[in-house]
Amino acid sequence: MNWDDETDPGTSAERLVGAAADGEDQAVEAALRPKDLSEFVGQEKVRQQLDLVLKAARQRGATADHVLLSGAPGLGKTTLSMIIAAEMNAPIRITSGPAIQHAGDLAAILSSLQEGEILFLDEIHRMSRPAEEMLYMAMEDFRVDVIVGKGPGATAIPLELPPFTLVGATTRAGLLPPPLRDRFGFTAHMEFYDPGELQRVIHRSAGLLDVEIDTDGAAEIAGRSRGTPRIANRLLRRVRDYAQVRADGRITREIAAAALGVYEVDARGLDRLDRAVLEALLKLFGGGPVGLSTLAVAVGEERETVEEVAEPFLVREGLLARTPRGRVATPAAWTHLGLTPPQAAAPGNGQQGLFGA
Ligand SMILES: Nc1ncnc2c1ncn2[C@@H]1O[C@H](COP(=O)(O)OP(=O)(O)OP(=O)(O)O)[C@@H](O)[C@H]1O
Repeated sequence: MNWDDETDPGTSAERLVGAAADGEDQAVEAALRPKDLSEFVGQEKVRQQLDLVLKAARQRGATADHVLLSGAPGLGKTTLSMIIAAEMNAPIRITSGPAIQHAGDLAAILSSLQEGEILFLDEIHRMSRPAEEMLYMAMEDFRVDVIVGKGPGATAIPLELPPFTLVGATTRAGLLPPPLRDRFGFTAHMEFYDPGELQRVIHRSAGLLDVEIDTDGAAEIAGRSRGTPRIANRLLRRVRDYAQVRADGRITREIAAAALGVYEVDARGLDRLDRAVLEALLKLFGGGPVGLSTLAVAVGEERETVEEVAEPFLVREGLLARTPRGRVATPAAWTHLGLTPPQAAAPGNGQQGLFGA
């Protein structure tokens, strides 16, 4: 799945339920990040496997194998990389694929690493080709060839690197060239969190933020958090504001529901845009199939906004399907909006596909 669908910086980052980090998230996330594996909620398999990898490396007194973390934004990839550094008692350097456009940028970072240091490379799939090729050798042999000069007189000067651990993160594991993927000793795929796990994230964050919340209040926020801890933490902060201004500061189910009603995040985590798309599909086009362009005009949004910002979550929730003939609502979409589907059209009446393409 293309998780980048949900990361469009111009749109989803501004939404309360967008998975990409906004400015406020960045400011508070440091305080909410779990510091070691035991504090990291959920992702049991990944945690167990990583625990083994790190313990074994520690016992051998070696640097850990390179680690690739894949999964949607906001699921904890950056957090895990910091935990790896903490568990290995090693410093961490953080950079990202788009920041490394030239092989020289990468050479400068690699040559300044300390022995055992963790290099966290976010969005590793967005690194330039020459940098990527330099990384192959660095990962395998802890060596890079620095090219000095240009044209026929250019020479490659080999540079030895201290052993380090690369932690690569990507929302698009499928885009990584196989030679790069193969150089990671351990690959972990991060899944969306279930509501119980999100409740634990919310209780933990509430404790750190010194907010009183009961079990039902946490469950209400968890159900609207789209399987993503970053969104859970953001909704918690908005509910905290509401509880403080409109009530006694304590978060209950009623307070959480009322607060998120103000922000138009519904019981299943859909926001105004998601619901507008579904409503148009159901009310104007009888549930489809309808073409993407037509649907976009109906909700007054760009095609790309509907396709890249609203649809991925609706598809994931089983509310909308993308078919060759156009977008189609599922029975769950009718139920979610409290509407009754029209009678099935009689076969052969020529109505099918009226709104397609
Ligand atoms: N398993 C978890 N337990 C508790 N909190 C978590 C967990 N995973 C993520 N979080 C919280 O969610 C926030 C976002 O996590 P993080 O920045 O690690 O996500 P990410 O996958 O790196 O996102 P991006 O791809 O956008 O960089 C952090 O503040 C962290 O506190």
